[in-house]
Amino acid sequence: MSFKVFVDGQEGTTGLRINEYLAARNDVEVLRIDADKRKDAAERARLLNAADVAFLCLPDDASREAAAMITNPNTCLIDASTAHRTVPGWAFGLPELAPGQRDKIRAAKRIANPGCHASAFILAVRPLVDAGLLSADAGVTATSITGYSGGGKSMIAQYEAGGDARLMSPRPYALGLAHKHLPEMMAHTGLRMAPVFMPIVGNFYKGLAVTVPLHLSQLRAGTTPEQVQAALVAHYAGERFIRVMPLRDADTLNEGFFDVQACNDSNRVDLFVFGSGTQILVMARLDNLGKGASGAAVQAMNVHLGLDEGLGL
Ligand SMILES: NC(=O)C1=CN([C@@H]2O[C@H](COP(=O)(O)OP(=O)(O)OC[C@H]3O[C@@H](n4cnc5c(N)ncnc54)[C@H](OP(=O)(O)O)[C@@H]3O)[C@@H](O)[C@H]2O)C=CC1
Ligand SMILES: CC(=O)N[C@@H](CCC(=O)OP(=O)(O)O)C(=O)O
Repeated sequence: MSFKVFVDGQEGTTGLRINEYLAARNDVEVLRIDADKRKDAAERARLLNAADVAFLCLPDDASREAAAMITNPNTCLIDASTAHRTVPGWAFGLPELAPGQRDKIRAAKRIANPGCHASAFILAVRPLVDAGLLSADAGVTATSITGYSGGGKSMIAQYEAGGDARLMSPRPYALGLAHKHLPEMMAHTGLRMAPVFMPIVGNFYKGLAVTVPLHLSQLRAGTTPEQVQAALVAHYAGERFIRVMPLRDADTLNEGFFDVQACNDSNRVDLFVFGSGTQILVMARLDNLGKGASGAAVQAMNVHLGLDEGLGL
């Protein structure tokens, strides 16, 4: 059995990466749009409706447009954009989120995949909320260090053009404290207050790590770093793409430094708890184009179609 797949936005950063994943597979037939018709609404609509699964690798507005073009009840959309991540009727494409999430992805014809920062944040925080260690009313903060491919073609071009000394050093952004991932971070962790979130983009292509610093006093009374790490281990037991590292994992550090690129070219997420005295850092690392986008989209397709979840990843 071969499934028909269309990638709307096939020439973009996430679309190209999805096509690389799919190229090695013989169980999917990729429907290609002619280069000169990439933005032709009628041709996109035809291919979207001809597909069993269509990936939307588009800016938010174009994703909303694509969703409105579907008339075939068989087509399953997997949207990589921010457009539908907290919209009712769309399943959140993160199978490891909680028990039952895979069933939702299997049953849904509309799947919204998480943002790259949001994936890491949610995977780090959700188990602590579910285990009752972190109150849904807690006020948390997070930083994210990301490679520039997270900004898509235009940011890649900016960095790769060279000649701008300002791009050589890491650049904090979203300082208006309204990053577009905040709504999904809240909706899918259960946190009632938006985290104070500062992403930082650096002069490297890909790789991302979100850090959530916590005072143990912010957690349930008496919580230890060991219990935080154990909650992550328990939540992700049996998850093939999630690796919970030992508490204060010294092996992970290279002479004391953390490598944000160590999950690159994989669909893996590594989770860490570092702790000393009354403070801990919970960290999640992933490839923003792997589990942060294209790998996650292919994984969601595998789950939806009832295939081996790791196929092609
Ligand atoms: N890069 C990343 O790490 C991640 C990205 N995402 C999200 O995935 C989506 C795609 O991102 P990314 O691939 O990085 O972005 P890119 O800018 O690299 O690619 C977007 C593609 O969409 C095309 N496009 C724009 N408008 C239309 C339209 N109306 N019809 C058809 N095609 C159109 C663009 O065409 P053209 O080539 O002409 O510009 C481009 O090829 C975005 O919503 C992004 O936020 C999600 C997680 C991580
Ligand atoms: C470096 C950089 O700019 N990264 C992007 C996140 C990429 C991503 O996850 O985008 P979507 O939410 O649109 O899917 C940002 O912070 O806006």
